[in-house]
Amino acid sequence: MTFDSFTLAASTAVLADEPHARDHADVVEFRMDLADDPLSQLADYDGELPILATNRASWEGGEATGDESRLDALETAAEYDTVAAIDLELECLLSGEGNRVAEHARKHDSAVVASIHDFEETPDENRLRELLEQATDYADVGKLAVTANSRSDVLDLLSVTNRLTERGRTVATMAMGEIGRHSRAVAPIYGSKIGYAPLNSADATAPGQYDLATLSQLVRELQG
Ligand SMILES: O=C1C[C@@](O)(C(=O)O)C[C@@H](O)[C@@H]1O
Repeated sequence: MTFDSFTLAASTAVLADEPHARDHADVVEFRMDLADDPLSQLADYDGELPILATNRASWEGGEATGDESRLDALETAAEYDTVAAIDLELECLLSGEGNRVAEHARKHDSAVVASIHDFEETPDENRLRELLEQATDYADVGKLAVTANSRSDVLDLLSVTNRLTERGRTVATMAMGEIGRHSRAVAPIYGSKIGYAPLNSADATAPGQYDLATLSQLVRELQG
């Protein structure tokens, strides 16, 4: 996967739900950390949409514990032809721990998304830029999900998204929570290359997500 145009990911812990996502999504984000028996689900998968595999660490807002085994599982996931991309926290690329997984994924033709989450706030614009530059230095896509506490936080995020996109970096950005919710629909206009949405709002994987059909429609209408 190249992520050179906007890609809508249906986030789920149940790969058997993929047929319900086909009409709206380009890819399934498989949240392995939230799933029952994720490696068996991957082995049994015969859906049409490619998979973006995420095994989110508990220290980054997910439910996966045990860093070695978490990364091992992600490495195994990358071996499946159906897995077109994997997600790794920027933190574990910076520490070096995740490098073996990124290399293994690339060997198996999987793209790498480097993620950063801030569940408290939106850092200032310089820091946003620095984080996304680091993430895009290490990975095919740099993804930054922050928490907006004001409208101007959202403007900062959109501005950095626009600037880095103009400079040829591949970024995905979104502001979590209520205040920044509209960023999920608007950020693609400024260059954000991945949006995430659950099939049903009740299964949201982050604060403020729209359900898949809604985000798909909003993005489509805004992009004209
Ligand atoms: O990192 C992301 C982005 C996300 O946190 C969001 O805000 O939509 C949702 C997660 O499932 C995904 O792994």
